[in-house]
Amino acid sequence: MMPMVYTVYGFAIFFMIAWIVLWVIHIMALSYSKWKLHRTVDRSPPEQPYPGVSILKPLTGVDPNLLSNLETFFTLDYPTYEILFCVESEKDPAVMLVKYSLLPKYPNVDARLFVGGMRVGVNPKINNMHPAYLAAKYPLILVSDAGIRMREDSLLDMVQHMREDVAIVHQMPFVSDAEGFAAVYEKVYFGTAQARMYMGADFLGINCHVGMSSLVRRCALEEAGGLAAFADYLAEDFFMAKEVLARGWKMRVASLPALQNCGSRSVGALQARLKRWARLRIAMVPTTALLEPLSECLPLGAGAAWAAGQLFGAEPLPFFLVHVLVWFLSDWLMLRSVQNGSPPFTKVQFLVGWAWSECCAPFVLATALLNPEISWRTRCYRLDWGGRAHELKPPILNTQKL
Ligand SMILES: CCCCCCCC/C=C\CCCCCCCC(=O)N[C@@H](CO[C@@H]1OC[C@@H](O)[C@H](O)[C@H]1O)[C@H](O)/C=C/CCCCCCCCCCCCC
Ligand SMILES: O=c1ccn([C@@H]2O[C@H](COP(=O)(O)OP(=O)(O)O)[C@@H](O)[C@H]2O)c(=O)[nH]1
Repeated sequence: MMPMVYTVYGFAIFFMIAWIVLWVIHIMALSYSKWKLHRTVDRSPPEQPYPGVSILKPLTGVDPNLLSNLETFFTLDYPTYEILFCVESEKDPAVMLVKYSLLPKYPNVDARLFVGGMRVGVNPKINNMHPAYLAAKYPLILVSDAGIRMREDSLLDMVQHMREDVAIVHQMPFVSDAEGFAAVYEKVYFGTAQARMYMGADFLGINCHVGMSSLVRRCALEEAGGLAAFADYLAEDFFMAKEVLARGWKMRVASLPALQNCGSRSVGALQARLKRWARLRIAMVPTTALLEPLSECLPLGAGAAWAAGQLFGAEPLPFFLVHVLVWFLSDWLMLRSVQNGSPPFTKVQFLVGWAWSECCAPFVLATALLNPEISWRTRCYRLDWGGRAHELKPPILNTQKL
């Protein structure tokens, strides 16, 4: 009987500790985001001229927002930069868009197109960017995914965080304003659950480098083996930061969050993306499979409510409901901080988006755990523990009758 009692108390204490830790993370992440994000960018002339930046833009296909997103790179308020567009296939419609719409429209901006990529490993984004990386002429490299939109001062903000001892400045993933439920879900997810863990991790010095908009010091990347050294991982961002930090460099989060603005938003596409990312995180750092459910409102609340009943004789249901209510209010404050004001939807829409996001989160994680394969754009992969990826060949259709 005694071992049973100890086991129950052991679990209850575990949930209570996780619950307290999460509330500390809430407070820490909220305070840190208020201090860190949306600072005014210093536009006074610098003592030393700003270094040149080579912007790598890996493109795959065209969506309705691509042209206007890419145009924001031509109007950056930054003295010296080049834009290197990368497209893997010459049949990709992005080639036409860059060649015939963008380059002729901005003849005074230093921009080039690289078609064909270079196979240096499994990661298709690295393969796509590699020729441009080799041709880049400036000491700072900005890797910027296709769906990213820039404010005029975004690059200046990032460069201002690149102090002498810093090798990576990354933008926290967030999204631009858009219409529809998928956009609300996206904004709520990136502005609450992900922002909390991202800000918390950065505050604690945990590697949380997300490579969708990341400025890298080229010499530090070269020290770590160059871009090609990370081509066997799909989460090249995480491993790049790990190697660069291991060499004594520092990493900083920029003050302006990354504005993802993909033109084909849908609930299914966001969930597929979150599943893919969760699989990557689980393969890279397997403890996340245990820690992440504990960082979510509903599973943690259920565990903590049960634990409070066991340890203190509290009523589990009221405990759970108060937990959810306070978490919801704290998430509203977090979203306002990341958005730098009110989000572009009503509080009722926030409630619906938040409830949907929190209810789906455990299922997204569970399906990521149960399905070992990853599909990314046109290809499928399997991951080893540790994060190395293998591409799965598309099934060969057997037309021969047996
Ligand atoms: C008691 C409870 C504790 C809870 C602990 C939770 C653990 C999570 C801690 C930090 C995580 C923050 C990370 C947020 C980013 C998530 C997004 C993501 O997964 N992105 C991956 C994929 O990105 C794309 O990949 C393809 C690339 O080409 C694109 O450009 C990318 O955008 C990305 O690879 C992930 C990077 C960071 C992963 C961090 C994992 C750290 C886990 C540490 C766990 C330690 C727990 C410490 C507890 C405080
Ligand atoms: O086969 C691929 C898949 C992706 N990408 C590029 O990698 C970046 C990130 O892709 P995606 O948005 O699909 O990744 P996510 O942010 O969802 O992880 C984008 O610029 C894509 O154009 C690429 O060049 N080739």
